[in-house]
Amino acid sequence: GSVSGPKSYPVVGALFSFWKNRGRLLEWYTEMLARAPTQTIALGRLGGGRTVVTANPANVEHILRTKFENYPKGEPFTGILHDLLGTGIFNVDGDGWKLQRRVASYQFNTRSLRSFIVEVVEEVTERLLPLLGDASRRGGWLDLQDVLQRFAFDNICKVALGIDPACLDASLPVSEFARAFDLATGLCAQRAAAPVSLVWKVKRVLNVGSERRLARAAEVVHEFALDVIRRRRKEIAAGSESSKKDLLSRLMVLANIPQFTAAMGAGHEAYRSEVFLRDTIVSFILAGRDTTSAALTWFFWLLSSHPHVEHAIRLETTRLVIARPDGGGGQKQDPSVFSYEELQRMNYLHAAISESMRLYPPVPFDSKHALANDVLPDGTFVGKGARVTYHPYAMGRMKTIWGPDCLEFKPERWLDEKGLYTPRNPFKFPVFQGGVRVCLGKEMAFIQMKYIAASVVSNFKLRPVDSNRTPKCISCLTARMVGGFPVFVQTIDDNT
Ligand code: HEM
Repeated sequence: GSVSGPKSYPVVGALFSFWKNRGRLLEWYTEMLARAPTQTIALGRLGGGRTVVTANPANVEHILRTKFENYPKGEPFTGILHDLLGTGIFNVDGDGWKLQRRVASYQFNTRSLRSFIVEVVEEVTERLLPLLGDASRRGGWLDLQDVLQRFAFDNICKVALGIDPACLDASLPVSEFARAFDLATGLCAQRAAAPVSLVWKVKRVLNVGSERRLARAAEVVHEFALDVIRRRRKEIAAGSESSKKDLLSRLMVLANIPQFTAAMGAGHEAYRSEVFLRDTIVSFILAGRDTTSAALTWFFWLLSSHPHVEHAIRLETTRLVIARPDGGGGQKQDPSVFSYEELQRMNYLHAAISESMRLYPPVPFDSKHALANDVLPDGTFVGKGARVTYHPYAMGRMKTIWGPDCLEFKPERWLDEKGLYTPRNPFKFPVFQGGVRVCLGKEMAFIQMKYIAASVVSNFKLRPVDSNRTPKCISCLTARMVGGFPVFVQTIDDNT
């Protein structure tokens, strides 16, 4: 079971080591990749498969851009999420993906969507801040990871569906939809973590245990999405919802524009189908839910041990608020409401969030499967069918990429001498992937993350309940803080 390549581990040895390190897999890969001559290793897998894992930017560019066509996600990946995502954009290769990518690209990064995103995040933040205020008055703690997950779910459902599941409202029971979505993604993550897929595949055929629960949860999610689609279709036909700005309404309205359907060519009939819309939307919700909440959880944890960074963010935000044209008070001086232009000017905050995602990328690693034999730029041989994994978590911790201070949290490394944010080569920092299939929601994610970070930091201080604990990061498709992130909340006034 061993493979040729710069650093290769036989299957038995790798399995033993895997088992020993099962509680710290991200670190285990990081250590192996740092030691390997070209930051690339090859592992044998049970059942004869092979995995090449790389933290080498030239290899990453090769997989994600130069030879993109040879490295689709592949069935071993899409099979894991298929029962939930169907053939939604996140989970499909080839022509099916191309069509959805073109459709979705019409939607993302338009000016009108951008202002809708700011509108939504403002509304949801308005509900989050009282929750923190309440915790500070009670003097008790709350699990910030859980709160941020609920925040992100409300937020992405409003953006994608125009529906508010109100998960942040503790007085309401969690909606069946939210519960089913959570359960379904958790069970898919369990599938992904299984060393051999045969076990869940057999359970699926027999429809027992976790597979039975997954099937039921996916059905609830699908029925909910279809119900929203059918109602929206009627509303649009009746002309009553033409002003809706969410992604679903935009997609449905596009279908009525002749220039658009002509540009879509033969695919446009499929595009009109309910299942196509359902799958597209469920993919958006999955992509936008746990990613931003994971990023923010680790960001706030890093801030709690780097008060000078927290202070610098507060200063940047305060300066922007003071500089507003109307110095007369009221809404204009509200340090929890920001415009898109103000968010754009928050260079330091942008740097701090990027730096936090360098150390704790929301998607710690991601895999493709080779269609044909190939050789990576560093000389590693990749056989047909092999899994090739790029590892943003390890890459953020490579001296070869970031220098000897790679383990330190230093937002300044992202700023030029004028204090302006400078983006990095995406193949050295593939946190949003990069190349042909780069994340579509990157700009949306930054708007949301900067908004909530600026609002929370200018109103509150968050302190870990256990300040001696270094939390453990595990990957359940997205990064999770083991045990949540219990924090005490203080208002800024309490501290001054
Ligand atoms: C910090 C937040 C985020 C991070 C780190 C992130 C990261 C990623 C990564 C690594 C991928 C590639 C996954 C793969 O191909 O296996 C991806 C794809 C994608 N992301 Fe994001 N994402 C974030 C937020 C969002 C948001 C808010 C949305 C909004 C809906 C979004 C929409 C998408 C979509 C639609 C894709 C699929 C693109 C395609 O396959 O063509 N993402 N993202």
